[in-house]
Amino acid sequence: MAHTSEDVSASTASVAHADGADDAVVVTSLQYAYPDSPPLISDFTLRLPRGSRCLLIGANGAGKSTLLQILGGKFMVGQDVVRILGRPAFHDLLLTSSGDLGYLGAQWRRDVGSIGGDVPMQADIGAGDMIHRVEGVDPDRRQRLIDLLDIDLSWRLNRVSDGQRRRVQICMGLLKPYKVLLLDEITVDLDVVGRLDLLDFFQQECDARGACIVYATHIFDGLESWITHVAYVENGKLLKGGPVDSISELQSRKLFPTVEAWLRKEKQERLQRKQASQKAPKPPPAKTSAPFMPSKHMAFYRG
Ligand SMILES: Nc1ncnc2c1ncn2[C@@H]1O[C@H](COP(=O)(O)OP(=O)(O)OP(=O)(O)O)[C@@H](O)[C@H]1O
Repeated sequence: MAHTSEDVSASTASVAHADGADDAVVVTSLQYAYPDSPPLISDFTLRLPRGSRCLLIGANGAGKSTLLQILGGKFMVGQDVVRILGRPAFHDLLLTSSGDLGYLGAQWRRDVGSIGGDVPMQADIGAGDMIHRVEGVDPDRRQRLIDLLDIDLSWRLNRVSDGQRRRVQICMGLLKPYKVLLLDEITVDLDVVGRLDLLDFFQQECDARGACIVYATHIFDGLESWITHVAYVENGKLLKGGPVDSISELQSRKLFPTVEAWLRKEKQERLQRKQASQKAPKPPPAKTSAPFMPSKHMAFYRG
């Protein structure tokens, strides 16, 4: 069973912060459907304190990317439904423009350096030019990221490997210090050392600055001791959620076999449902289809 927001907050003591929000992420009874599509996310409640690192787990199509985009303020939901640092994710434009809320995800991967303006990531431009064009960056932080990601500033972005290009893109996405960071499978192209060093960097950011990270990934290497919270989503529902030490299966078994068991059970049940529905007699075709009615949580996309 999913923890309620009360369960989770009771087990994670938070300290008061200057901006008045004790929690980094609070989602309350979120419902969501894409236009012209059936409901995807239903009754989703989750609370993440400052300093937490939450692994967002789920099978393909479970709704992880959608959730991250909602948390990132890209889809319109009610003002009280998704609060980031105590502010409404979609309605408070300052959250993202100030850099307090960062999102490195699918949209970001396809397009451009998110902070670097309108330069395509495959243009004939130097990595150094790209990274240095971002204004208002602490030079020590910039150098630390360049070293951490092992970036050669003379790389031309149209002549590097996918992993090298991704390093430059990640560097640009992290130049400004965020308070909440949403990561959607951004480390797939990185080699083992690059990925582990980046995880270390994130951990330091959470421990030192109280940053909160929500990370959706199918790659679990190095995550066992990295995560503080888990959110396991099946078909848009939170099946298990909260601090790692509140998830009973994770006390007796390691992360990977636990998640494998969850997903295998889910797949088995999905197959059984499919077989049962194939055997069931088909209902007569409907005479008319219901008109499309937008709900109050329906999507309005901010790219
Ligand atoms: N723009 C869209 N319009 C309608 N349906 C969508 C849209 N984007 C995603 N979906 C549907 O929403 C469901 C959840 O997709 P989502 O990308 O959030 O899943 P995911 O858990 O991130 O999957 P994966 O692990 O494969 O990345 C899928 O069934 C998908 O087809």
